[in-house]
Amino acid sequence: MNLMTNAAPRAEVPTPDAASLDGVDLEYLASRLPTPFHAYSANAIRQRIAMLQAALQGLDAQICFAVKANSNLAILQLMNEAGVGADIVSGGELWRSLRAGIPADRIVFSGVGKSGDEIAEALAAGVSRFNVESHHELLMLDRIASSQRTLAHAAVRINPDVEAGAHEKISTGKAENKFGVSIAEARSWFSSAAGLSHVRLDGLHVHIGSQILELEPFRLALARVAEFWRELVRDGHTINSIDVGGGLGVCYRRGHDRPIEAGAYVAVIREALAGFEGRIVLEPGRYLVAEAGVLMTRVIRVKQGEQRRFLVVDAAMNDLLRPSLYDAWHDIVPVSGPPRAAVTYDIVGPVCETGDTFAVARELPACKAGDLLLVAATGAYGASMGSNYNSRPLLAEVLLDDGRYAVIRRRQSFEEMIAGEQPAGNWQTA
Ligand SMILES: Cc1ncc(COP(=O)(O)O)c(C=O)c1O
Ligand SMILES: N[C@@H](CCCC[NH3+])C(=O)O
Repeated sequence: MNLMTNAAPRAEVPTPDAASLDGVDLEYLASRLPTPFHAYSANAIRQRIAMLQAALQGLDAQICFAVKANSNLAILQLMNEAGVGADIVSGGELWRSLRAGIPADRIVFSGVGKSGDEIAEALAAGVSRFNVESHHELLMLDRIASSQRTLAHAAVRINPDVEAGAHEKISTGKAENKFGVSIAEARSWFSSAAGLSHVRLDGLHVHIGSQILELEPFRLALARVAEFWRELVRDGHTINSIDVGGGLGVCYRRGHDRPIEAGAYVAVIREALAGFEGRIVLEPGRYLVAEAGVLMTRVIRVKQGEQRRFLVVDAAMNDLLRPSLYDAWHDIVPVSGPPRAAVTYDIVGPVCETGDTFAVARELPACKAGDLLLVAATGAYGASMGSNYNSRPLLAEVLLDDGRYAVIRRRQSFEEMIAGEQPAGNWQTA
């Protein structure tokens, strides 16, 4: 079974069947590591990077991986080896990116809620650019840069009021969203930019949402940004960078989702930004890693309810939140076993929430306790959104590469899970 492609196969990703990934037999892997665990194909990630880099040839472009999609150090190292930088949204992501060896001049800092401490740390580390989302933040950046006697490079994040993304919770470019500022407000920042002593406001940024499967929203948003860039240049401003954000969607449901090809996406960027001679920054997250990852889980038991038949598996919403949070679809397949009749199941985890459901009324070959299942396309926003809910330890993560595997995060122990907690013995008078 082909897990990485849509009905029309796409050349850029490997086409493993459900029995193996990146040359590693998944039954064997699950005999070595207790389920559930996350596994990623290094080659699938490298190929995605290469596809995007090839499409960008001839442009002065820097890919900055959105670290939130998968923040494992080994994945960030892999990005760095391929020349990919980082798009970060917190001090923790800054720390991880630097720890993975990503040079600060390939790091951009996004996010509506950067704290003073985070800005100070990023400036001190030499982060190349701040994607600024409010006037308060701009003034804070100027103040902190001044106190460090350094110059910060800033881009204003435009909210282009464009509808995009697979779910309202992952749409970011509508006027009603918390992200970015209107073009009218951005215009006033540039008019008063001379008042900034330690910030060079010389960039534009836009990010309209995630899991976008159509070109039109990108085209619309970039047209608005490009029009603004031309206006600014006419008014005598210098724009050195345009950050087009992330958002490229992937295939979560074979035969249903039809992702945009990297070439077609970059053609839209080329067209919109024709004549722009500065640096173009891209912040893909999901596109680079989602389809390279799988969540391996075993059936604990089959439970016949009053009205529905449940497949209770050992992974849960704390290991992969997307289905519970966004009603997101992930293909789920048994890894092996003889052909057998299909049965309709609700696939649920052990967490004490009705929402701990991976799939409703899903047809699967009849399963029994102990069967190994694969949840596809979990490389993005899987482990990185993991939690300890129900006191379930964070999962192991494994990197697969040409028939080899390496544990890149071991499963959290119970001791590690409670690290930092202590009995309330040391009361302070307040
Ligand atoms: C500012 C910014 N850049 C990049 C991304 C990455 O998005 P995606 O994983 O959809 O490419 C996000 C998340 O939506 C984001 O908020
Ligand atoms: N976490 C989301 C996407 C949010 C992207 C970050 N702004 C998902 O799993 O689809």
